[in-house]
Amino acid sequence: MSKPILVIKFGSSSITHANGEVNEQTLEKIASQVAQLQPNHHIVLVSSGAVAAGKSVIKNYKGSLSERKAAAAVGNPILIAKYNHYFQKYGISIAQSLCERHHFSQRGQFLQLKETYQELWKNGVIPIANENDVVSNVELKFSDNDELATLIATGFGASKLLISTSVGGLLDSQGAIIRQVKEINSEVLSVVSTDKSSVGLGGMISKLTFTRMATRLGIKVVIFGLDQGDGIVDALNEKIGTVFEAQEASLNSRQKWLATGSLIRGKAVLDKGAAKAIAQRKSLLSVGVVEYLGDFEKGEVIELLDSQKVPVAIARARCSKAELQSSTMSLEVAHADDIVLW
Ligand SMILES: Nc1ncnc2c1ncn2[C@@H]1O[C@H](COP(=O)(O)OP(=O)(O)O)[C@@H](O)[C@H]1O
Ligand SMILES: N[C@@H](CCC(=O)OP(=O)(O)O)C(=O)O
Repeated sequence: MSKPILVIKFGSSSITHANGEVNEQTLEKIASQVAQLQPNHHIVLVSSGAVAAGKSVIKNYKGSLSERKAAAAVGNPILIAKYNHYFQKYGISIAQSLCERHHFSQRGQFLQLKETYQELWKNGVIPIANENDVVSNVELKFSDNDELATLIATGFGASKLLISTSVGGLLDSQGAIIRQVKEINSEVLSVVSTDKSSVGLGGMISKLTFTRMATRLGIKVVIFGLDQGDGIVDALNEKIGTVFEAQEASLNSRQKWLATGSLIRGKAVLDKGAAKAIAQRKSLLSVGVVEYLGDFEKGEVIELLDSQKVPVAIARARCSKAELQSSTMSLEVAHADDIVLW
């Protein structure tokens, strides 16, 4: 039987010091714990930290997009060399995998990535993924590596996604770690503020956004602190951090790809009747659309918003925005099979 797939994400604030230097003690800990888990798992590490590791070389660094891209180009080899150093101690080779959005939005490209990882695992090598910041512009960027880790975990059908945080887990209003979350609802979201660490991009809001996506697609997620107990090993055994239970997912792999890997081009705001219809698994007709936002062509992926502009689904458009707006008849905006509800 093939081994379960485990995706583990490390944020910048978890693996670098405040001045951006890589925290070598943490990397040593990661290598020793991952080495314990490797015999029984196919592991993918998703590591941030390239920008933090390279920014001291960029003069008067202020964090603009071009400075971040340059810092990442400098920091990537520094970071990966450190990982290599610590994993070599355990006789494990690591590989670098720099990802861009189209590697996920184009299914053919994703299948290439999958084949490469499978070859690496066959050879006992652990892939370390990061966003390819060097060429990522604003439109194409992942929102952060929490998203990249989620796309990898769902695309590979991981048994668990572990996300490290500098604060040990999801904290309640008293600052205590919430040990278990059955469903990420508004009550859970209400304990999260927009605070984030000085080097991280996403903070806890982003972690919860993508944790919600992963759990809805059937993957259990643990948000944990590397400095607690045996960090990764304890998180896998659900002894530390916050455990987010997986929901029952009945999506096929194409629908999962629609829900996660696609590049959203435009949006459609629905009236109440249309929102109800798609909730009952019916196709979406243009008569129920109040407004289109952004531009999209036939076959592209759009987000469906309810009348309060809250995202309720993702869908593949049957017609372009231009066709939909110019037609005097009600057209099918998206077929029921191409709509994935949130
Ligand atoms: N309820 C909450 N529980 C935990 N962290 C929270 C909460 N609300 C806001 N935060 C903030 O989210 C951040 C956690 O993300 P962190 O691990 O630092 O980021 P990254 O992985 O992006 O480097 C912290 O700065 C923390 O203060
Ligand atoms: N790709 C960037 C990090 C982006 C990011 O998601 O950061 P974080 O919020 O710390 O996980 C880097 O390597 O610096």
